[in-house]
Amino acid sequence: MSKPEWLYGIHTVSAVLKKHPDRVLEMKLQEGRDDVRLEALLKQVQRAGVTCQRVSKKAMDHQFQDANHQGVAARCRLSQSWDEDQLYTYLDNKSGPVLLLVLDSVTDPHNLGAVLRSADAAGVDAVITTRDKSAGLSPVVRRVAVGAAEVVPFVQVTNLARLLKELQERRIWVIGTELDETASSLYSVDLKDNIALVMGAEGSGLRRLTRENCDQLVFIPMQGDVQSLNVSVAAGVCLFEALRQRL
Ligand SMILES: C[S@@+](CC[C@H](N)C(=O)[O-])C[C@H]1O[C@@H](n2cnc3c(N)ncnc32)[C@H](O)[C@@H]1O
Repeated sequence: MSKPEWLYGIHTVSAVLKKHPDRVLEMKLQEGRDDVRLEALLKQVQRAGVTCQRVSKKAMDHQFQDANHQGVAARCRLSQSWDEDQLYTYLDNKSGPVLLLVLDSVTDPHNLGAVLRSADAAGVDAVITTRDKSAGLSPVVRRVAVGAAEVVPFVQVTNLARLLKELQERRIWVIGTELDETASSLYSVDLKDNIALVMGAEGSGLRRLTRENCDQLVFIPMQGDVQSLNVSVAAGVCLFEALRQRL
């Protein structure tokens, strides 16, 4: 666990309280705010037994300058990324179909934050990326992810090709996403069983070795003139198609 830091905003604080109340050390709630979401949060705080201080708007604004704190802040031990072994332990103990999202060298923190947010919403088991030449869990990523970075397991691996092989040995079907002639339409593929969806980098897409280690390639049918979707948008489309099939 890292040094505790203040997180703020209703969704962010609520997500941590719900999934990891043990990580929340103390809270601040703005007094006099008539907001049903804050009342619901207060109940969560009380259930979790976390010390909560009521403070003025002025004090909140002073402490969390320039931040849209929405009247709530929590001092938390932040999540840390997992290594390969932690992922394999998780997978070996997981019952039910696995849904993994693999990012092949996605570097933009806004994209990673948006991907984590969608991944949480779609019930992804873990988001996996490369340790080098990829965005990690920075303050920008945590802010854009509005709490999802604290609750979705984030795995950093040294060798993505080896990771994909390990997933295949665990009977996880590895699906690369790419606009390629050999790819199948996303909407014609069965996404209900154990799968890992692999997304490429913003500029260059999937690396050759990553592509070669995929069991299958899929594309998202598009109309119009642009060549491709933003990677976080493409990840959202693929994840929610998987979720649709699983519901
Ligand atoms: C901005 S795109 C990369 C474009 C890059 N020029 C290429 O050749 O792939 C980033 C990633 O989003 C995903 N993506 C974007 N549009 C897609 C589509 N229509 N079908 C499948 N994947 C797509 C792919 O994983 C791609 O690698």
